[in-house]
Amino acid sequence: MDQSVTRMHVPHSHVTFDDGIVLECGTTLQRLTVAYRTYGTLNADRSNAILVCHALTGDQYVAERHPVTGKPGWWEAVVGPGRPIDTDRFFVICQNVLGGCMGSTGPLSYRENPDGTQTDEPWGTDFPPVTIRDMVRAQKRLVDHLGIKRLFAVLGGSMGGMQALQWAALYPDQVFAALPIATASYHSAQNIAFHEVGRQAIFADPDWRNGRYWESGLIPARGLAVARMCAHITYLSEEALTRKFGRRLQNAPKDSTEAINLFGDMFEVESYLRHQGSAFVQRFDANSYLTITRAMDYFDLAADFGGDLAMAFKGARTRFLLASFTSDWLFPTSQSRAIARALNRAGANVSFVEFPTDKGHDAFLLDEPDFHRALAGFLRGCAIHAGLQRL
Ligand SMILES: CC(=O)SCCNC(=O)CCNC(=O)[C@H](O)C(C)(C)COP(=O)(O)OP(=O)(O)OC[C@H]1O[C@@H](n2cnc3c(N)ncnc32)[C@H](O)[C@@H]1OP(=O)(O)O
Ligand SMILES: N[C@@H](CCO)C(=O)O
Repeated sequence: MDQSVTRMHVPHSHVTFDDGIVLECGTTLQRLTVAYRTYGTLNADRSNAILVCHALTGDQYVAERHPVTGKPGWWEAVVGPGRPIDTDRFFVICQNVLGGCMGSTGPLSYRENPDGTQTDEPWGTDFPPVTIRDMVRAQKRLVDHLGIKRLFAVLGGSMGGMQALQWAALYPDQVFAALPIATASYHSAQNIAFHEVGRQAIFADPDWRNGRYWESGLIPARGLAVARMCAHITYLSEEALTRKFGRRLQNAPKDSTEAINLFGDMFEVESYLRHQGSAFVQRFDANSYLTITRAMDYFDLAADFGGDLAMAFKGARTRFLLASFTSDWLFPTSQSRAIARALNRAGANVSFVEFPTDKGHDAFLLDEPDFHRALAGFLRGCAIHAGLQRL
């Protein structure tokens, strides 16, 4: 497993705000860099913009080859010409979240001195804690910078859905439609627990070095890979794992350099998880993983409204489509149903759909034709209601 230090990705497109951002924790980042990608064309009145918010380990490369892995964009089936999010019609923006490791300000960025001058050392674990609301406020800086007064839609899956909900609560007049997908209005105790196991795996790695692993030139790849292996199980389902792997043993190639399983032959599912772990560490940074999992853990939208989620959306004019998947045990459909009830109580226009599938939480990333059709149909309907100007 390649343990060379994760270097800050030099993003294709980014903008730096020299007036920085004041975070919810009270810390001011003197400089804020947001890395982003866009797809499609902004219409004359800048009314056709859709902000796609990525999930925990996603990034801005939605619909193009990933510059580090060379793999297809994580939502190439959904975003593109003639796709459910049709870039012949809409202008799609995706930003690497604040705290991320693909070019936006985060733990890999060079830390600042109190006077704002930059050092030549990464923030590492000294990077201040960020929240989902901080991520959304950083996205708002980009949307304003692009001259967009109101987003036609904001959407995302999982942590991306948390951002979509936060957008609708924070900027209700700047969001015509919001599509929270496979998400929740707070991170559950079980989900926090799974994240904690992942964080502890990173801390237990001998190359962790209190997060200053750049000094040794080796990242805590084994710990980060185990964190990913654990998390990845939660993105799937028992049915999918049984269908894909069952109890089959892996015919490990004779020249396999992979540490042979000490307990005899390896199961295919073991080999698959090891692959997901080793592939992950090639494109993600351990300190970013700590920062972003923490942001998800702290997310509880109703907390600022005395626990009444409806109050977060009181008088909202945004149109909502809540989508969830029946086999998602990480963000169960009951969580989306609870959001729909709260939105109803707030008087919002809300549609709620749960899609039958055995693929688990990552279904929103996979080939789900009914979900894709619902997405396309909802956006077309909203375009009519919004009187969206044709390109
Ligand atoms: C939404 C966001 O913002 S985040 C999404 C960010 N992107 C990612 O997470 C990419 C990594 N994630 C994944 O691959 C996720 O599982 C998905 C949902 C994106 C893709 O799922 P699927 O298409 O079903 O692929 P699957 O999970 O089966 O993994 C296939 C990979 O496992 C490998 N594999 C399958 N079986 C085995 C095995 N027994 N041993 C080793 N490797 C195996 C395949 O060779 C393939 O490798 P590749 O990814 O290098 O091409
Ligand atoms: N598998 C996706 C979704 C997790 O919520 C990711 O890694 O971000």
